[in-house]
This record gives sequence, structure tokens and C-alpha cells, in this order.
Amino acid sequence: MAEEGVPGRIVVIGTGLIGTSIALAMRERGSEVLLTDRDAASLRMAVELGAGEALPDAAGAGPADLAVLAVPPAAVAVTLLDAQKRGLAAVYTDVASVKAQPLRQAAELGCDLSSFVAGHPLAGRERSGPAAARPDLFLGRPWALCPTSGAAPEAVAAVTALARACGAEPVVVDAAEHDDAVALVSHAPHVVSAAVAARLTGAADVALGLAGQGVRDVTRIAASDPRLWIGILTANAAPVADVLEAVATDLAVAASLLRDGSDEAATHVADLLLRGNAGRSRIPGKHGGEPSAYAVVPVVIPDRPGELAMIFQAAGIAGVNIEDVTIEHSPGRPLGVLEIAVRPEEAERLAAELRARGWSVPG
Ligand SMILES: NC(=O)C1=CN([C@@H]2O[C@H](COP(=O)(O)OP(=O)(O)OC[C@H]3O[C@@H](n4cnc5c(N)ncnc54)[C@H](O)[C@@H]3O)[C@@H](O)[C@H]2O)C=CC1
Ligand SMILES: O=C(O)C(=O)Cc1ccc(O)cc1
Repeated sequence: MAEEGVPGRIVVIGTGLIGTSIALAMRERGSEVLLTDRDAASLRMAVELGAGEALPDAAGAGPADLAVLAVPPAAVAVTLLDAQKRGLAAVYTDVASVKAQPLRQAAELGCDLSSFVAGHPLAGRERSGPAAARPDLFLGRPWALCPTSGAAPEAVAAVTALARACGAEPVVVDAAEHDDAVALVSHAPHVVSAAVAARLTGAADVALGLAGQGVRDVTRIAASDPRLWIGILTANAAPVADVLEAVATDLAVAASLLRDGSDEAATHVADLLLRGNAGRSRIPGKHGGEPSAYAVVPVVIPDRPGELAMIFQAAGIAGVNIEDVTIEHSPGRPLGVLEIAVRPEEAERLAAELRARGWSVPG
């Protein structure tokens, strides 16, 4: 039985990363989940992962409470029309990274927009497919909802309940405003990441051997599926182009100032770096609150079994909550640096505990 306020039966169309993650999360809340995907292998894997049962061809038990369309942006409208014709559910939502174009297409196709509330969980990964799915993917993340003026209140309530049941925070926003926002915080950064990563295709081995965490951070999302992303970018083309042009101008000015080489030119480059500091500091912290200013405790860790577990245990004994961790690997060496983010007032206590137990904590 589903927990109170959680949709009892849902259909997930598209059992990739996002569809299977939603299915897993909803199974944990007690929902019955029926799955379908045009790719039989994806569907089979999602079922094997425990995300739900395959949706039977025949109508069976009647419409589900909610159908989630977890397909690429260009497939949302046709998938909605087909699902509504089949009467799969009382309420429909999607998860596409772009909102205005699928909504426009759905209206043009004559879909019923009173039972459809467009949605977008702002959580994901650089990997696709059901194997990368995780039930905790949406915890603490925003989930944009873009109901049209004709959306039924019960439909908005059902999709809000889905987002909450997945552990996310629903945020109601107009579709065009959403698309401008994600162009800035997700889509343009994706292209910038790809452009930096593309420079590495011809890189010498020595350069790749010197690669540190910075280039890994900047290029992480460049590992994503290009087929999905070309669909996202073309569906949100104008807002993304606006941001890219502004970034390109900053880059072109920085390049020409660096060529200039004068002290005055360097000051102007520093202006960009300072604006970068200011922009970065505006990104909210891990639970969407104020940006966090954690202290980072670096620990040199030998690459051997159980090391991380012992460090985490030591933090627990010291009564220090670990807010975040990253591991910086030393290429070709059997050690790395674990960077533990903690509250500033707890950093010295953690460092002392770790040093007392024999770890090297520089600084
Ligand atoms: N990848 C990410 O990090 C995020 C993606 N999204 C959005 O979620 C949606 C799905 O993306 P992912 O799960 O990452 O992609 P994915 O490639 O892992 O999964 C998409 C699934 O949809 C299936 N599919 C495609 N067309 C279909 C159709 N017409 N009928 C039935 N199944 C169909 C594919 O076979 C595939 O299994 C996209 O709209 C994307 O914009 C939203 C948030 C994050
Ligand atoms: O991998 C990441 O950090 C992401 O930001 C993933 C992501 C991709 C697409 C979206 O529409 C939302 C989130």
C-alpha cells in the first residue's frame, strides 16, 4: 500500500535514468509501478532492478492515478497524446529538461491539457539508461512544475505529491521562465563543458597525466549522452544561444587581454575572475538554502580496502557531521587526498582526531 498522499498506482513511460529513478523512489513509498519503454532491453533491465512490472497490453485494472512521461523532449507531446488516447491514467506529467516547446506541441496535437502538468526534476547524472538509476536521485532537489492555466487543481496536486514522494521540493514556475532559467544554469553550462572537454581530444599524454580535479569538475557533464542533449539544446535553442553568446564575449575579451600582456590588461582579466567568484557564491547550498561556507579538511589516504570507512568512523567518534566529500586521486600513485567538507567550527576537532589516529592531515 502506498503511503498517505502518495499516488497508489503510477505508469512510467520511458525506463531510462529518470523514469527508472522515479519508479524506484515510488516503489520505496509503496506505490504500484507499471513500466513501459519502446526499447525492450531498457524495460527488461528496469523490471530486473525492481522498479516495477511491465505494463500489460490490455487495459487491466483501469487508469492509473498518474502517468510519468520520462522520454526525450521531442517525444513528450506524441507520447502524451498516445497515453491519453489509451486512457492510461487520470493525470499525466513529464520530466523533460525543456518545457515551452513540448507544451506548445501538446496543444497543437490536441492533447487534454487539463490533466497534464509539465514537470522537470532538477536532478540527474551524466549517465543514461536504467542501470544508472537511483531511488535517492531527487532527494532535496528542486522539481519544477509548469501547470498551464487550464490545468485541473487535482492534477497539480497529484504531480506535486509525486515530486514530494520522490523527496524533491516542488517549485511552480512559468514554462518560458523555466526555460530561460535552465538555459543559464544547466543547458549553456553543458555546452561550455563539452567545448572544454573537446579541447582534450588532441591532448598529449603528458597533459592528460597532469589533469587535476578542476578539469574533471568542469568536464563531468561532458560525458553525457549527445543524442539526449542535442534534443534538449535544440528544443531550448534561443535562450541557450543568448547565454552562450554572453559567455563567448567574456572568453574572447579575456583571450585578447591575455595576448595584450600589460598589467592593465591583467587587471581586467582579474575582473572576470572576481565576477566568477561572485556568481559561484550565489549557487545555493546542498539543500537549496543559502550558499554554504564549509571548511575543507584534507586527508592523505593510502589506496587500500577499508580506509574510507575508518575515516568516516573517526569523524563519527569525534562527533563531526560530514557535509560532503571529494577524492582527489594521484595519477599512478597508490594514494589520494580525501577532502572532507565540515562546518568551520568542527574542522580543527576532526583534523586533530584524524592526526591522533595516524592519518596525515596537511595544514
Ligand atoms: N539525464 C538527466 O540528467 C536528466 C534528464 N531529464 C529529462 O528526462 C527525460 C529522460 O532522460 P533520461 O532518463 O536521462 O534519458 P534515457 O536515455 O536514460 O532514457 C530515455 C528512455 O526513453 C525511452 N524512449 C524514448 N522515446 C520513447 C518513446 N517514444 N516511448 C517510450 N520510450 C521512449 C528510451 O528508450 C529510453 O529508455 C528527458 O526528457 C530529459 O530531458 C530531466 C532531468 C535530468
Ligand atoms: O549531472 C548533473 O549534475 C546535472 O545537472 C544533470 C541534469 C541534466 C539535465 C537536467 O535537465 C537536469 C539535471
